[in-house]
Amino acid sequence: MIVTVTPNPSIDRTLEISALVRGEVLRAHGSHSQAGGKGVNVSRALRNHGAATTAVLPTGGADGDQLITLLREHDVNAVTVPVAATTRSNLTIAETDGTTTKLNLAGPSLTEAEVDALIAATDAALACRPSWLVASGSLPGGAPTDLYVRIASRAAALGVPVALDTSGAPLEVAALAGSFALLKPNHEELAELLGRELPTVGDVVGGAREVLSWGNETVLVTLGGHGALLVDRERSWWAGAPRVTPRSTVGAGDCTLAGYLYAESEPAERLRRAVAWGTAAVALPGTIVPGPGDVAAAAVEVVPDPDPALVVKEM
Ligand SMILES: Nc1ncnc2c1ncn2[C@@H]1O[C@H](COP(=O)(O)OP(=O)(O)OP(=O)(O)O)[C@@H](O)[C@H]1O
Ligand SMILES: O=P(O)(O)OC[C@@]1(O)O[C@H](CO)[C@@H](O)[C@@H]1O
Repeated sequence: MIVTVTPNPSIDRTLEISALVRGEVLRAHGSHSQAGGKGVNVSRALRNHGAATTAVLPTGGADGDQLITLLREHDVNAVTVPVAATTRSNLTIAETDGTTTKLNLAGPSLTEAEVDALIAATDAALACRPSWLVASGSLPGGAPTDLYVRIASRAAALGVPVALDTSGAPLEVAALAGSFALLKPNHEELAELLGRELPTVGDVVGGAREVLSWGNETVLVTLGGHGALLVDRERSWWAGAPRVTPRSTVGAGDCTLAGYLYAESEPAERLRRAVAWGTAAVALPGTIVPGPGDVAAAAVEVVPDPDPALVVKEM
Protein backbone atom coordinates (compact mmCIF):
# COMPACT_ATOMS: atom_id res chain seq x y z
CA MET A 1 0.00 0.00 0.00
CA ILE A 2 1.26 3.45 -0.93
CA VAL A 3 -0.39 6.56 0.55
CA THR A 4 -0.16 9.88 -1.28
CA VAL A 5 -0.97 13.31 0.13
CA THR A 6 -1.72 16.21 -2.21
CA PRO A 7 -2.44 19.42 -0.24
CA ASN A 8 -3.24 21.42 -3.41
CA PRO A 9 -4.99 19.10 -5.89
CA SER A 10 -6.65 20.26 -9.11
CA ILE A 11 -8.93 19.35 -11.91
CA ASP A 12 -6.54 19.25 -14.86
CA ARG A 13 -8.34 20.63 -17.90
CA THR A 14 -6.53 20.09 -21.20
CA LEU A 15 -7.23 21.78 -24.53
CA GLU A 16 -5.61 20.31 -27.65
CA ILE A 17 -4.91 22.86 -30.39
CA SER A 18 -2.77 22.92 -33.55
CA ALA A 19 -0.53 25.80 -32.48
CA LEU A 20 -0.74 28.52 -29.83
CA VAL A 21 -0.98 32.05 -31.27
CA ARG A 22 -1.22 34.88 -28.75
CA GLY A 23 -4.09 37.31 -29.28
CA GLU A 24 -6.03 35.04 -31.70
CA VAL A 25 -9.31 33.10 -31.37
CA LEU A 26 -8.19 29.47 -31.56
CA ARG A 27 -10.38 26.36 -31.99
CA ALA A 28 -9.55 23.37 -29.83
CA HIS A 29 -9.84 19.96 -31.51
CA GLY A 30 -9.91 18.05 -28.23
CA SER A 31 -10.47 18.55 -24.53
CA HIS A 32 -10.05 16.36 -21.46
CA SER A 33 -10.57 16.72 -17.72
CA GLN A 34 -8.73 14.54 -15.25
CA ALA A 35 -8.23 14.46 -11.50
CA GLY A 36 -4.85 16.14 -11.00
CA GLY A 37 -2.28 17.26 -8.51
CA LYS A 38 1.01 15.47 -8.16
CA GLY A 39 0.18 12.92 -5.46
CA VAL A 40 -3.19 12.23 -7.08
CA ASN A 41 -1.38 11.38 -10.32
CA VAL A 42 0.99 9.05 -8.47
CA SER A 43 -2.02 7.21 -7.00
CA ARG A 44 -3.70 7.06 -10.41
CA ALA A 45 -0.60 5.55 -12.08
CA LEU A 46 -0.19 3.02 -9.26
CA ARG A 47 -3.89 2.11 -9.43
CA ASN A 48 -3.63 1.62 -13.21
CA HIS A 49 -0.93 -0.95 -12.49
CA GLY A 50 -3.04 -2.74 -9.89
CA ALA A 51 -1.14 -1.45 -6.84
CA ALA A 52 -2.96 -0.65 -3.60
CA THR A 53 -2.99 3.09 -2.94
CA THR A 54 -4.91 5.75 -1.05
CA ALA A 55 -4.88 9.42 -2.04
CA VAL A 56 -5.40 11.98 0.74
CA LEU A 57 -6.46 15.44 -0.43
CA PRO A 58 -8.64 18.44 0.46
CA THR A 59 -11.65 19.19 -1.74
CA GLY A 60 -14.01 22.16 -1.74
CA GLY A 61 -16.91 23.64 -3.70
CA ALA A 62 -18.49 22.33 -6.91
CA ASP A 63 -15.08 21.71 -8.50
CA GLY A 64 -14.09 19.73 -5.43
CA ASP A 65 -17.19 17.57 -5.95
CA GLN A 66 -16.22 17.09 -9.60
CA LEU A 67 -12.72 16.08 -8.49
CA ILE A 68 -14.26 13.42 -6.23
CA THR A 69 -16.36 12.17 -9.16
CA LEU A 70 -13.28 12.02 -11.41
CA LEU A 71 -11.34 10.08 -8.76
CA ARG A 72 -14.21 7.59 -8.64
CA GLU A 73 -14.09 7.27 -12.42
CA HIS A 74 -10.32 6.68 -12.18
CA ASP A 75 -11.10 4.03 -9.52
CA VAL A 76 -8.73 5.67 -7.03
CA ASN A 77 -9.38 5.10 -3.34
CA ALA A 78 -9.44 8.62 -1.87
CA VAL A 79 -9.76 10.18 1.57
CA THR A 80 -11.07 13.67 0.95
CA VAL A 81 -10.97 16.42 3.56
CA PRO A 82 -13.79 18.94 3.05
CA VAL A 83 -12.64 22.57 2.89
CA ALA A 84 -14.63 25.78 2.43
CA ALA A 85 -12.79 27.26 -0.57
CA THR A 86 -13.11 25.85 -4.07
CA THR A 87 -10.62 23.35 -5.48
CA ARG A 88 -8.56 24.82 -8.33
CA SER A 89 -8.61 23.91 -12.01
CA ASN A 90 -5.28 23.96 -13.87
CA LEU A 91 -5.22 24.43 -17.62
CA THR A 92 -2.94 22.70 -20.12
CA ILE A 93 -2.63 23.85 -23.72
CA ALA A 94 -1.25 20.92 -25.73
CA GLU A 95 -0.03 21.77 -29.24
CA THR A 96 0.23 19.24 -32.05
CA ASP A 97 4.06 19.43 -32.09
CA GLY A 98 4.17 18.26 -28.46
CA THR A 99 4.65 21.68 -26.85
CA THR A 100 2.82 21.78 -23.51
CA THR A 101 1.90 25.09 -21.86
CA LYS A 102 0.53 24.93 -18.36
CA LEU A 103 -1.42 27.56 -16.43
CA ASN A 104 -1.62 26.65 -12.74
CA LEU A 105 -3.76 28.54 -10.26
CA ALA A 106 -2.56 29.25 -6.73
CA GLY A 107 -5.51 27.26 -5.42
CA PRO A 108 -7.74 27.79 -2.40
CA SER A 109 -6.46 28.99 0.95
CA LEU A 110 -7.01 26.57 3.82
CA THR A 111 -7.82 27.59 7.37
CA GLU A 112 -5.64 26.36 10.24
CA ALA A 113 -8.38 23.87 11.20
CA GLU A 114 -8.49 22.54 7.61
CA VAL A 115 -4.70 22.08 7.56
CA ASP A 116 -4.98 20.20 10.88
CA ALA A 117 -7.76 18.03 9.39
CA LEU A 118 -5.53 17.21 6.40
CA ILE A 119 -2.69 16.21 8.75
CA ALA A 120 -5.13 14.10 10.81
CA ALA A 121 -6.42 12.35 7.65
CA THR A 122 -2.83 11.61 6.63
CA ASP A 123 -2.12 10.24 10.12
CA ALA A 124 -5.15 7.96 9.83
CA ALA A 125 -3.96 6.66 6.44
CA LEU A 126 -0.47 6.09 7.89
CA ALA A 127 -1.92 3.88 10.62
CA CYS A 128 -1.99 0.95 8.16
CA ARG A 129 1.84 1.27 7.85
CA PRO A 130 2.07 1.79 4.10
CA SER A 131 5.32 0.95 2.31
CA TRP A 132 5.65 4.63 1.31
CA LEU A 133 4.07 8.00 1.94
CA VAL A 134 4.28 10.27 -1.11
CA ALA A 135 4.01 14.00 -0.32
CA SER A 136 3.61 15.97 -3.51
CA GLY A 137 2.94 19.29 -5.17
CA SER A 138 2.69 22.94 -4.20
CA LEU A 139 1.21 24.01 -0.87
CA PRO A 140 -2.09 25.90 -0.71
CA GLY A 141 -2.36 29.28 0.99
CA GLY A 142 -2.73 28.87 4.75
CA ALA A 143 -0.46 25.82 4.89
CA PRO A 144 2.86 26.34 6.70
CA THR A 145 5.95 26.14 4.48
CA ASP A 146 7.20 23.24 6.61
CA LEU A 147 3.98 21.19 6.24
CA TYR A 148 5.87 18.37 4.50
CA VAL A 149 8.50 18.31 7.27
CA ARG A 150 5.75 17.97 9.89
CA ILE A 151 4.06 15.18 7.92
CA ALA A 152 7.41 13.41 7.42
CA SER A 153 8.19 13.44 11.14
CA ARG A 154 4.83 11.77 11.86
CA ALA A 155 5.55 9.14 9.19
CA ALA A 156 9.05 8.61 10.63
CA ALA A 157 7.52 7.87 14.05
CA LEU A 158 5.73 4.92 12.38
CA GLY A 159 8.77 3.87 10.33
CA VAL A 160 7.13 4.87 7.01
CA PRO A 161 9.59 6.24 4.41
CA VAL A 162 8.56 9.48 2.70
CA ALA A 163 9.05 10.45 -0.95
CA LEU A 164 8.77 14.17 -1.64
CA ASP A 165 8.08 15.99 -4.92
CA THR A 166 7.64 19.72 -4.50
CA SER A 167 9.37 22.93 -5.51
CA GLY A 168 10.44 26.37 -4.30
CA ALA A 169 10.36 27.21 -0.58
CA PRO A 170 8.60 23.98 0.59
CA LEU A 171 11.32 21.96 -1.21
CA GLU A 172 14.11 24.05 0.31
CA VAL A 173 12.74 23.78 3.85
CA ALA A 174 12.13 20.03 3.50
CA ALA A 175 15.43 19.20 1.80
CA LEU A 176 17.37 21.09 4.50
CA ALA A 177 15.41 19.27 7.24
CA GLY A 178 16.91 16.10 5.79
CA SER A 179 14.27 13.56 6.74
CA PHE A 180 13.28 12.15 3.35
CA ALA A 181 13.91 8.69 1.96
CA LEU A 182 13.52 10.04 -1.58
CA LEU A 183 13.42 13.49 -3.15
CA LYS A 184 12.24 13.83 -6.77
CA PRO A 185 13.16 17.25 -8.13
CA ASN A 186 13.33 17.87 -11.86
CA HIS A 187 16.53 19.38 -13.29
CA GLU A 188 15.37 23.00 -12.88
CA GLU A 189 14.04 22.43 -9.34
CA LEU A 190 17.38 20.95 -8.22
CA ALA A 191 19.27 23.87 -9.82
CA GLU A 192 16.96 26.38 -8.10
CA LEU A 193 17.37 24.59 -4.76
CA LEU A 194 21.15 24.77 -5.00
CA GLY A 195 21.26 28.24 -6.54
CA ARG A 196 23.45 27.25 -9.49
CA GLU A 197 23.20 25.81 -13.02
CA LEU A 198 23.84 22.06 -13.34
CA PRO A 199 24.76 21.53 -16.99
CA THR A 200 26.66 18.24 -16.74
CA VAL A 201 25.96 14.83 -15.25
CA GLY A 202 28.76 15.50 -12.75
CA ASP A 203 27.08 18.76 -11.72
CA VAL A 204 23.73 17.01 -11.16
CA VAL A 205 25.27 14.08 -9.27
CA GLY A 206 27.39 16.48 -7.16
CA GLY A 207 24.31 18.63 -6.46
CA ALA A 208 22.23 15.59 -5.50
CA ARG A 209 25.04 14.44 -3.13
CA GLU A 210 24.94 17.87 -1.48
CA VAL A 211 21.21 17.31 -0.85
CA LEU A 212 22.04 13.85 0.55
CA SER A 213 24.62 15.41 2.88
CA TRP A 214 21.71 17.24 4.59
CA GLY A 215 20.38 13.85 5.76
CA ASN A 216 18.21 12.66 2.87
CA GLU A 217 18.71 9.13 1.50
CA THR A 218 18.19 9.12 -2.28
CA VAL A 219 17.58 11.69 -5.00
CA LEU A 220 15.80 10.92 -8.28
CA VAL A 221 16.36 13.82 -10.70
CA THR A 222 14.11 13.81 -13.75
CA LEU A 223 15.63 15.45 -16.80
CA GLY A 224 12.61 15.91 -19.11
CA GLY A 225 13.38 14.39 -22.54
CA HIS A 226 16.92 13.57 -21.35
CA GLY A 227 15.93 10.75 -18.99
CA ALA A 228 16.61 10.64 -15.26
CA LEU A 229 19.48 10.30 -12.79
CA LEU A 230 19.24 8.29 -9.58
CA VAL A 231 21.80 9.20 -6.93
CA ASP A 232 22.52 7.65 -3.56
CA ARG A 233 25.54 8.10 -1.28
CA GLU A 234 27.67 5.49 -3.07
CA ARG A 235 26.49 5.28 -6.65
CA SER A 236 24.60 6.92 -9.48
CA TRP A 237 22.65 5.64 -12.49
CA TRP A 238 21.31 7.35 -15.60
CA ALA A 239 18.42 5.95 -17.61
CA GLY A 240 16.81 7.06 -20.84
CA ALA A 241 14.28 5.75 -23.34
CA PRO A 242 14.17 5.96 -27.14
CA ARG A 243 12.72 9.31 -28.28
CA VAL A 244 8.92 9.60 -28.34
CA THR A 245 6.74 12.37 -29.76
CA PRO A 246 5.20 13.91 -26.64
CA ARG A 247 1.42 14.50 -26.56
CA SER A 248 1.44 15.99 -23.07
CA THR A 249 4.29 16.04 -20.58
CA VAL A 250 1.92 16.86 -17.70
CA GLY A 251 2.23 14.27 -14.94
CA ALA A 252 5.27 12.57 -16.50
CA GLY A 253 7.29 13.25 -13.35
CA ASP A 254 4.51 11.82 -11.17
CA CYS A 255 4.37 8.65 -13.27
CA THR A 256 8.17 8.40 -13.02
CA LEU A 257 7.89 8.56 -9.23
CA ALA A 258 5.05 6.01 -9.22
CA GLY A 259 7.13 3.64 -11.35
CA TYR A 260 10.07 4.00 -8.97
CA LEU A 261 7.96 3.22 -5.89
CA TYR A 262 5.72 0.54 -7.44
CA ALA A 263 7.77 -2.45 -6.21
CA GLU A 264 10.86 -3.24 -4.16
CA SER A 265 13.76 -3.77 -6.64
CA GLU A 266 17.47 -3.04 -7.11
CA PRO A 267 18.09 0.68 -7.76
CA ALA A 268 18.87 0.20 -11.47
CA GLU A 269 15.64 -1.75 -12.00
CA ARG A 270 13.60 0.82 -10.09
CA LEU A 271 15.08 3.53 -12.30
CA ARG A 272 14.37 1.54 -15.48
CA ARG A 273 10.73 1.16 -14.46
CA ALA A 274 10.51 4.82 -13.43
CA VAL A 275 11.75 6.06 -16.81
CA ALA A 276 9.53 3.58 -18.65
CA TRP A 277 6.41 4.87 -16.82
CA GLY A 278 7.43 8.54 -17.31
CA THR A 279 8.10 8.03 -21.01
CA ALA A 280 4.77 6.23 -21.44
CA ALA A 281 3.01 9.18 -19.77
CA VAL A 282 4.31 11.77 -22.27
CA ALA A 283 2.93 9.77 -25.19
CA LEU A 284 -0.60 10.02 -23.71
CA PRO A 285 -2.85 13.12 -23.92
CA GLY A 286 -3.68 15.43 -21.00
CA THR A 287 -2.93 14.02 -17.57
CA ILE A 288 -3.81 10.48 -18.67
CA VAL A 289 -1.55 8.06 -16.82
CA PRO A 290 -0.20 4.83 -18.35
CA GLY A 291 -1.18 1.26 -17.56
CA PRO A 292 0.86 -1.91 -18.11
CA GLY A 293 -0.02 -2.00 -21.84
CA ASP A 294 1.57 1.43 -22.42
CA VAL A 295 4.91 0.77 -20.73
CA ALA A 296 8.05 -0.61 -22.48
CA ALA A 297 10.64 -1.17 -19.73
CA ALA A 298 12.88 -3.32 -21.96
CA ALA A 299 13.46 -0.33 -24.27
CA VAL A 300 14.97 1.75 -21.44
CA GLU A 301 18.77 1.95 -21.29
CA VAL A 302 20.30 2.11 -17.79
CA VAL A 303 23.91 3.28 -17.37
CA PRO A 304 25.54 2.76 -13.95
CA ASP A 305 27.95 5.52 -12.85
CA PRO A 306 27.49 7.65 -15.99
CA ASP A 307 30.37 9.81 -17.28
CA PRO A 308 30.33 13.04 -15.22
CA ALA A 309 31.53 15.06 -18.23
CA LEU A 310 28.36 14.33 -20.26
CA VAL A 311 26.16 17.37 -20.90
CA VAL A 312 22.59 16.64 -19.71
CA LYS A 313 20.87 18.43 -22.60
CA GLU A 314 22.89 16.34 -25.11
CA MET A 315 21.90 12.98 -23.61
N1 LIG B 1 9.86 15.50 -24.00
C1 LIG B 1 10.01 14.28 -23.46
N2 LIG B 1 10.33 13.21 -24.24
C2 LIG B 1 10.49 11.99 -23.70
N3 LIG B 1 10.35 11.72 -22.38
C3 LIG B 1 10.06 12.73 -21.57
C4 LIG B 1 9.86 14.06 -22.06
N4 LIG B 1 9.55 14.84 -21.01
C5 LIG B 1 9.56 14.03 -19.93
N5 LIG B 1 9.86 12.76 -20.25
C6 LIG B 1 9.94 11.60 -19.34
O1 LIG B 1 9.24 11.93 -18.17
C7 LIG B 1 10.12 12.00 -17.04
C8 LIG B 1 9.74 13.15 -16.13
O2 LIG B 1 9.85 14.37 -16.84
P1 LIG B 1 10.16 15.78 -16.18
O3 LIG B 1 11.58 15.88 -15.81
O4 LIG B 1 9.63 16.78 -17.15
O5 LIG B 1 9.29 15.71 -14.84
P2 LIG B 1 8.52 16.83 -14.04
O6 LIG B 1 9.03 18.19 -14.41
O7 LIG B 1 8.52 16.43 -12.63
O8 LIG B 1 7.05 16.65 -14.66
P3 LIG B 1 5.60 17.03 -14.06
O9 LIG B 1 5.81 18.07 -13.00
O10 LIG B 1 4.81 17.53 -15.23
O11 LIG B 1 5.04 15.75 -13.53
C9 LIG B 1 11.53 12.11 -17.63
O12 LIG B 1 12.49 11.56 -16.75
C10 LIG B 1 11.38 11.31 -18.92
O13 LIG B 1 11.52 9.92 -18.68
O1 LIG C 1 0.98 23.57 -8.87
P1 LIG C 1 1.67 22.28 -8.47
O2 LIG C 1 1.06 21.66 -7.26
O3 LIG C 1 3.17 22.42 -8.39
O4 LIG C 1 1.46 21.27 -9.68
C1 LIG C 1 0.16 20.87 -10.02
C2 LIG C 1 0.22 20.09 -11.31
O5 LIG C 1 0.75 20.86 -12.39
O6 LIG C 1 1.08 18.96 -11.13
C3 LIG C 1 0.57 17.85 -11.83
C4 LIG C 1 1.59 17.39 -12.83
O7 LIG C 1 2.76 17.00 -12.19
C5 LIG C 1 -0.74 18.28 -12.46
O8 LIG C 1 -1.70 17.25 -12.35
C6 LIG C 1 -1.14 19.51 -11.69
O9 LIG C 1 -1.96 20.39 -12.45
